[in-house]
Amino acid sequence: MQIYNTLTKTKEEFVPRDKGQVSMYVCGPTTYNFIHLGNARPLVFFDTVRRYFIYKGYQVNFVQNFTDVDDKIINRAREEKTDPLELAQKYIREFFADADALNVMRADTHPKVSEHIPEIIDLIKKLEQQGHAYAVDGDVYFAVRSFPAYGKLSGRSLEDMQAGARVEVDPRKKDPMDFALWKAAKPGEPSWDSPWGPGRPGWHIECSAMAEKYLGSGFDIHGGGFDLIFPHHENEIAQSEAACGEPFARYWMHNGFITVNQEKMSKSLGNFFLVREILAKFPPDVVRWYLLSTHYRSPLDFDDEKLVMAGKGLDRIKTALRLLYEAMELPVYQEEREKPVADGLEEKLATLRLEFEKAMEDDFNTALAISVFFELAKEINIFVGKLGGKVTSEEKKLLDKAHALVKDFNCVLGILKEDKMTGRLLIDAAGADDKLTEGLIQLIIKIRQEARSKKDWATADTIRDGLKELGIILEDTPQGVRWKKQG
Ligand SMILES: Nc1ncnc2c1ncn2[C@@H]1O[C@H](COP(=O)(O)OP(=O)(O)OP(=O)(O)O)[C@@H](O)[C@H]1O
Ligand SMILES: [Zn+2]
Repeated sequence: MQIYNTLTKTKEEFVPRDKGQVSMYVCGPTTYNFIHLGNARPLVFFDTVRRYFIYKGYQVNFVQNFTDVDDKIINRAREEKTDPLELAQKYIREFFADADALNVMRADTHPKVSEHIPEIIDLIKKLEQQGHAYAVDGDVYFAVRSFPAYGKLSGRSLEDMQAGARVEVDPRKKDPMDFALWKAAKPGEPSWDSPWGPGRPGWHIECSAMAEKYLGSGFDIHGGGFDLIFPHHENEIAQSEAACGEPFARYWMHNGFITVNQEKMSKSLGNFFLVREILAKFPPDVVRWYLLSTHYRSPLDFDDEKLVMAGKGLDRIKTALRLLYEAMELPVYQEEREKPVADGLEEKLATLRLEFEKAMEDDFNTALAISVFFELAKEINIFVGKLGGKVTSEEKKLLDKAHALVKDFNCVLGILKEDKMTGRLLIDAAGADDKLTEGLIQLIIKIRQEARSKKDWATADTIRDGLKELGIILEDTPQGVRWKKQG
């Protein structure tokens, strides 16, 4: 398997640290807002990478952190007059709501900065003892000049960085590019005790500490968007390799940007669309299909038209799947056909599996893998069209094989959900979920009405408040109780 490694700027053969196992760390969000479509790209892409390794039989250990202590969170909490950690917790819940909708598997571990302060302090102490870090007035900085390989990931020299970054001259720093490992507490900010006084960690050190804790040094894949190469990942490498003297991660993978009019979609530019806004217009399977339809390192420009096209593409797969399910219900005839209709289908299925794997193993070319999926849909359409309303037992076996292949492709790409009872893919899962939600809320409203009619106000209030916490508002109208989603 070939993976493009940002560190070496070449495609390299993937060799895991431990045979049969893959360890992955993908930087997670700073939780002060809902995620936008740009943030969804690494989520869906690295989830697909993980799924492919699982399909290949690897045991995958996937770690994704939450940055729940950060300037942006503190500022936002101040604006909203709330506690920063509570604000972060709220957006962690919202993150899961969006990620679940996009069928992103939960990580094996989702560590939070606020729960790893001792590990972070230990790492900073180690760096300080080894002369890679120095404290000034309660702040601690990493000394970039103490790590000669600084710049190896982004391919820039300290001089270039300095010129590019236009960093302010800070007389307390030994070099303008030195970055904060620990920040002295300011009034009203969350802080923890440390050998340098009360304070909180800088951004980069958290990933070094948590990756080391959960995956050990020299783990396999470290991922994130292009924008994280510098300074975030460059600094992670400096901290971890300076402290341990060993390579931090073996393969560095970075996804390209979702752009709007060729510009990066970002909160700071204000040109972003929230995942939940998009999911109000397009089903999640279509959004996922759209995100995977372009190679992960290429930019992907966003507009509604592209999602409409993705929906049409996915419909071709769904149509083939519907035909396949109909065919799987056909009566099985015992006798042979006079003229066989399978036409080398078994060999074709085997070839398509190989082509799909080849695409995925060429630096996770999901765009090519999707075109193989279309080929499979075409083969299914042709075969089912020739059956003429009946199947022989051999043909039934072929239908099952085609189904197994669809399921495998789908499982890697994570598009359609599966009905655990029947083992079949849910073609209209989005609609099914809506129907289920509607049914459940109507049932809850009925129970609340019954409680009210018995003057059981406590139960009625518990139900209303509980729904409100889930963002569902009940309204009394002349036509009865109606419900709507908040905001
Ligand atoms: N437009 C984009 N396209 C692809 N990936 C993106 C985009 N914007 C952010 N990411 C990625 O999303 C992940 C989460 O990043 P993070 O929470 O730091 O986003 P952010 O920096 O707050 O977003 P923004 O750049 O909008 O301020 C990172 O891996 C980042 O590289
Ligand atoms: Zn990180």
